[in-house]
Amino acid sequence: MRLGDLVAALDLTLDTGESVEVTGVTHQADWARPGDAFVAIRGARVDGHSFIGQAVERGAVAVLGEGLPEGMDCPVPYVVVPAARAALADAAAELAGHPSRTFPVLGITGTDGKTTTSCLARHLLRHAGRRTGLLSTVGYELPDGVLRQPPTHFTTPEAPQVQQILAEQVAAGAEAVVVESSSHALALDRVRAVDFDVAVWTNLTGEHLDFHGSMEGYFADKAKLVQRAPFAVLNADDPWTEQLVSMATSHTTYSADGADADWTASDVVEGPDDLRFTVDTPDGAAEAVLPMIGRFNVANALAAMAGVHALGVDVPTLIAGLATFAGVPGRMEMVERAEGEPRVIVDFAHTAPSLDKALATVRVTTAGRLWVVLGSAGGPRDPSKRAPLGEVATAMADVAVFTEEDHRDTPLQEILDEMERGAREAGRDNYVSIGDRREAIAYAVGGADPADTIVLAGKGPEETLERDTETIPWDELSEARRALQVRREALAADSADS
Ligand SMILES: CC(=O)N[C@H]1[C@@H](OP(=O)(O)OP(=O)(O)OC[C@H]2O[C@@H](n3ccc(=O)[nH]c3=O)[C@H](O)[C@@H]2O)O[C@H](CO)[C@@H](O)[C@@H]1O[C@H](C)C(=O)N[C@@H](C)C(=O)N[C@H](CCC(=O)O)C(=O)O
Ligand SMILES: Nc1ncnc2c1ncn2[C@@H]1O[C@H](COP(=O)(O)OP(=O)(O)OP(=O)(O)O)[C@@H](O)[C@H]1O
Repeated sequence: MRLGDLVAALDLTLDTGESVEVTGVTHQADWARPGDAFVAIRGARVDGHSFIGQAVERGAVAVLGEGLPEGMDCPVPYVVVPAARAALADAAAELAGHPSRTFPVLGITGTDGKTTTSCLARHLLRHAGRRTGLLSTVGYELPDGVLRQPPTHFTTPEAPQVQQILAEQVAAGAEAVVVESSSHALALDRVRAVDFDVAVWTNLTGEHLDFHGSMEGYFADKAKLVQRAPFAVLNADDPWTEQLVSMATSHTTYSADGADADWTASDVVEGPDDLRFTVDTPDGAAEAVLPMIGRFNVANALAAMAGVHALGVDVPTLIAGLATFAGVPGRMEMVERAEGEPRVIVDFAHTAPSLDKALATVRVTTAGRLWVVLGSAGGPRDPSKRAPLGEVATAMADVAVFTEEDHRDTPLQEILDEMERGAREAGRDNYVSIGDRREAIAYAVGGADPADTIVLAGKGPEETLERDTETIPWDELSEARRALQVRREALAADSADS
């Protein structure tokens, strides 16, 4: 596409370089390919303008930015844009041919439950016979169902990757795409040029406040999804929904907690390996079985059902689809165990509110003691989460084992101290800190009785553990299996001795 045409499509003007051919766009100089436009973003850490030389050396043919710094020359045409991230998103969509206009797009946001709800929605659409794609924390799937990993690990990558994945969905014949949209993505315009048809809201609790500044800022960023889509699915149990209702063009509501809503669940029975409930919908009532544990998954199921219903799938098909959902790796995932062994669950809860809900729901089907093994991330991650996690863990479990969880360059002891402080200040001492995560898991699994449940929280399906400056391979499920095996051997040795 000619630079002149690209600039005109973005409603901008150009001094020189009208006929330069642009074939792609990037914000990251060392990813630039010949023919790319480089968007120089003034970031929170560095100014992208300082990488113009590198981008041009790699073949960038134009630069878009909010203004060249004094005294800096640009060897290729420079286009002044009012907002660099918006320009990145708009240019990426233009160059990709606006793929999201080809199929309905279901966007999902919220603090907790985004990935589960996204995977559920993708499953329900496929069950209804729609060729469906997915972009989510777990990776992205074309309609063939094969999970692929984008080159960088994001819930929602930067706009050029989002648009490229959507273009791949078009090429693969997608008839619908589910896009999990993080608050960072909404704040940083990564999904600005995605044409959402339905926005699904799970909930909003305190997270990422270091980035968004305040709960109001966090809300405002997430609310963009609801403002952008013509139809919204809102959670009547979430206090922020009152404000969202006035921002939505049109909407439906759901409630798993007895609020007045269009989609509700009642008579919820939490079994050891499934959830059963009555769903009331605008099209009548039905009995649902969802092969997942975790009461909050009832809310996720309602959100997914209402979102997919808005795309034209009827209630009986939705109910039949729920019953065949295989779950989401690392989210309330049960580790296989032998008769007489404690139940071990791998879960991704890493905020105090989601941990609270995870432990409360597991407690319902635990006859013995409830254990939790958890840490809190360091590095650039929000430090204000740590004490509340310690408080919730000790309030909800019988024994809490504090350990490492991607502490990065933050001293691990600093994080453990904060978690312990949260517990102590709430008057509790039912915790122990064991820095090495493998040892912490072995301690809990080794100490548990057959009627006990151990929740391994926070790592879920992640494949690495970031320890100081090291990134080591990690697989929480294998660690759980290993700990069960060690327990088995220890018990066998004990009985041989006696
Ligand atoms: C907090 C956050 O999201 N930051 C994002 C933001 O970084 P920034 O503003 O600090 O950018 P910067 O490092 O100052 O760089 C400025 C510009 O120079 C460019 N640059 C920079 C260095 C270089 O060598 N070459 C170069 O071209 C950068 O691409 C950027 O365009 O813009 C960058 C690209 O423009 C993103 O890569 C970066 O994501 C960082 C790496 C990140 O870790 N983000 C996480 C927190 C995130 O987005 N997570 C959410 C999920 C959160 C959740 O729900 O758990 C997600 O969607 O994955
Ligand atoms: N609706 C919900 N409300 C509260 N907690 C939930 C809900 N759904 C899931 N959780 C908890 O949050 C954890 C993460 O779930 P999920 O991955 O679906 O959420 P997410 O919003 O995608 O999280 P993240 O953005 O951190 O990946 C689960 O393991 C579970 O413990």
